[in-house]
Amino acid sequence: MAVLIVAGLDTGGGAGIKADIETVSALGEHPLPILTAVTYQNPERVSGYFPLPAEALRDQIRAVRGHFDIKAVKVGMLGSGGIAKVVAKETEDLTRVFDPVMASSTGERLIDDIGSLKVLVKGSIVTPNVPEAEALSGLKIHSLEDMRESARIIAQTLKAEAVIVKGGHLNLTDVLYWNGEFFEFPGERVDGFTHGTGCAFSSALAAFLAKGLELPEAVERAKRFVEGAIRFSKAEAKAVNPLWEFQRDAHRWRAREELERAVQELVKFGEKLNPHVPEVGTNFALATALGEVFAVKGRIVRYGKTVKPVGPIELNASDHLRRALLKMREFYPEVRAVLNLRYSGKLVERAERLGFVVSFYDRREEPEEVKRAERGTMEWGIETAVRRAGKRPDVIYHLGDWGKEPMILIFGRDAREVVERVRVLLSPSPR
Ligand SMILES: Cc1ncc(COP(=O)(O)OP(=O)(O)O)c(N)n1
Ligand SMILES: Cc1ncsc1CCOP(=O)(O)O
Repeated sequence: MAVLIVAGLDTGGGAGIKADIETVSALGEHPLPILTAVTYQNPERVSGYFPLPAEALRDQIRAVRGHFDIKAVKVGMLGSGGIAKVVAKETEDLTRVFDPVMASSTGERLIDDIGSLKVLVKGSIVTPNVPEAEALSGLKIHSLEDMRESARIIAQTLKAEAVIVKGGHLNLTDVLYWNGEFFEFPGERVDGFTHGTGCAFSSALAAFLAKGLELPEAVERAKRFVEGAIRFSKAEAKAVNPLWEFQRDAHRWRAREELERAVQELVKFGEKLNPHVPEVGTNFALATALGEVFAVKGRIVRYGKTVKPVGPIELNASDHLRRALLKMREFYPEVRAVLNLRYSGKLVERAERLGFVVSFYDRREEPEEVKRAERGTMEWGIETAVRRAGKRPDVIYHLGDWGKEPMILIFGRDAREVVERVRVLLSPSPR
């Protein structure tokens, strides 16, 4: 089903028409992209924008209106009051979701005449964030009650079809006012980049409406879609990732395969590896590009004279190595794999002789507040070792503490690199 997208270009590739096209495509509908303006933008700032002539908007919309069966329209950045008027007129008979973009999240204005947005509010399902709702309703918003009141004012005074005030800036709850009724959509705190969330939310809502969902159900689905887009956001663009679902599944598939093969290779080291498996067992963890971590369920244990993985490769099958890897990736995102071995001075010496970057942490130096917290030792240790090395460490060890076995962690940019590192570490030194 076709969804008309009226929006501006973000040259940083995080928000705007590109995020809308990805969202509508990811949700299985056909995007019809109508460009309003070109912005000169990167994740840090918008240095300017060039709105197209209003007639260019009219002609773009007319080119597709007669040809496609348009089920919904999403309107984002307009750029000029002239464009706002033309878009309002050319789309007035369509189910229209309007994200009243006034400024970028970095603070720069994206429309010459804020008052002109009101022509598009009329008849639209409007999706303002808190500052936009304040500007449209003239009400300061501090609470859920204010959000409701602001939604009601926008619907009644500006004749919106429905209003969704998004609480991302306030309390994570979105409030929908529709047909004289209020609906609430609580959200969960999700870590990740949020640039482009308004664009992804409004285009997801348009796509779900195009599928024929009722408004409250479409809002719920759009909200969950955006939570995923933040959770799997794109570090490079510092923005949401509307393609998260496809990418997540593809990355999961590849990572599982990669780790399965690497574990098979590792197990071939059998008798040589056996004495280096710690009492708690060895695990082998691999992160996907989106930061999910696979490992061996039940770890790899000593088995007679050789070694054996206890269970299959699974997502989140590791706790310690997962946290070590994610911490390392905050400094060096190219590091994707890690494995632990029993500490031995000889192995550390050999790693140094082989030219690996070796660093360490001393659990006795762990600050009291980190010790007291239920979790955090691993994160503190990796950060300490990374800072001590001053460059990307290949190997990090610690000498243990009361009840904690000393350990060596071997990192790599992929699972094969870790296996290769283990292989050379376990090979007899050439004379
Ligand atoms: C071209 C363009 N369109 C829209 C925006 C606004 O996006 P952003 O600043 O990320 O705000 P939210 O999408 O999070 O509401 C933009 N910056 N550029
Ligand atoms: C106990 C322990 N400490 C550092 S690595 C390790 C073993 C692997 O643990 P996990 O399977 O939780 O990653």
